[in-house]
Amino acid sequence: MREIHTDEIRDTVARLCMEACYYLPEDILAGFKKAEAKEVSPLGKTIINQLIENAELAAAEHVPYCHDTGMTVVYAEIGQDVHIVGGSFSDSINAGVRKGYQEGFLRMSVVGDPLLRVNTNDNTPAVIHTDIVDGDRIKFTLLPKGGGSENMSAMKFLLPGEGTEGVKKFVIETIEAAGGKACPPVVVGVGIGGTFDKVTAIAKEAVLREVGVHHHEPHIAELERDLLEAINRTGIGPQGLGGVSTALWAAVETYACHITALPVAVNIQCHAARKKSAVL
Ligand SMILES: O=C(O)C[C@H](O)C(=O)O
Repeated sequence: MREIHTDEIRDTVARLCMEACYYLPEDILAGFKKAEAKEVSPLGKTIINQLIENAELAAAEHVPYCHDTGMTVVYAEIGQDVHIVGGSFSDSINAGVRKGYQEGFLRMSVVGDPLLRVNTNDNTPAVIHTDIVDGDRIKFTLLPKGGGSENMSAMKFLLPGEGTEGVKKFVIETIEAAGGKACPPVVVGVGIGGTFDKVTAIAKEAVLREVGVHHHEPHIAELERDLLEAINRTGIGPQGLGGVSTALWAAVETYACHITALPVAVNIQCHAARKKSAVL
């Protein structure tokens, strides 16, 4: 057993909140550069160059890349040989979010009750996903999820017979309905299979996959290629103003499902595709 103190968890989460919001990941920056080179619309090229400049300024000045610093989604892969000491695990994550958002001057974007809509003023609570894994470490991955692109995400139960073509149709319909509202160029995470809850969870996990890395199953990798091509053929383009760079990447995650079902979820991630990990 290895002891990990909740103070260490709080401080790590606080650091990840700030770093995720200030520094856009390398794979996303590389995706911008690749998209800019391919973009045929002059306005689209200008927009992507502005996004690159914005990312460079945010990193240099340690300020958020986007005013929407998101609702904090935290993935914790907890080694089964870890003993957490000092208090409650989820309280320490929320304490980290509070500290990170207050000390980092990040916008507080969370209301405590979805209908009464009073801001909690510290960006808590986080959405916390835990997984028990081998080992004596905890890996945290933090995803500050922006509201605009999350609002344009969607889930549907297809008939099993609709198959791959049905999946493609639903993904494209979702992307077309989102248009410029999801702040393209986006990263598209697609979940296929599982249950009502599982399919949306794996769609969000797909958003975290490194841009440029395909699924290990060849038929799913082929679907990812087809989806990216079809999404970029919609003409939506950077910020919805036309062009061929609607998505930087499309990643698909799958799970087993019931014989009667073909659930599909599309989680859209705006160009502020922030993610940051740390291991304790
Ligand atoms: O939350 C916001 O400030 C805006 C939102 O992220 C958006 O995409 O429009």
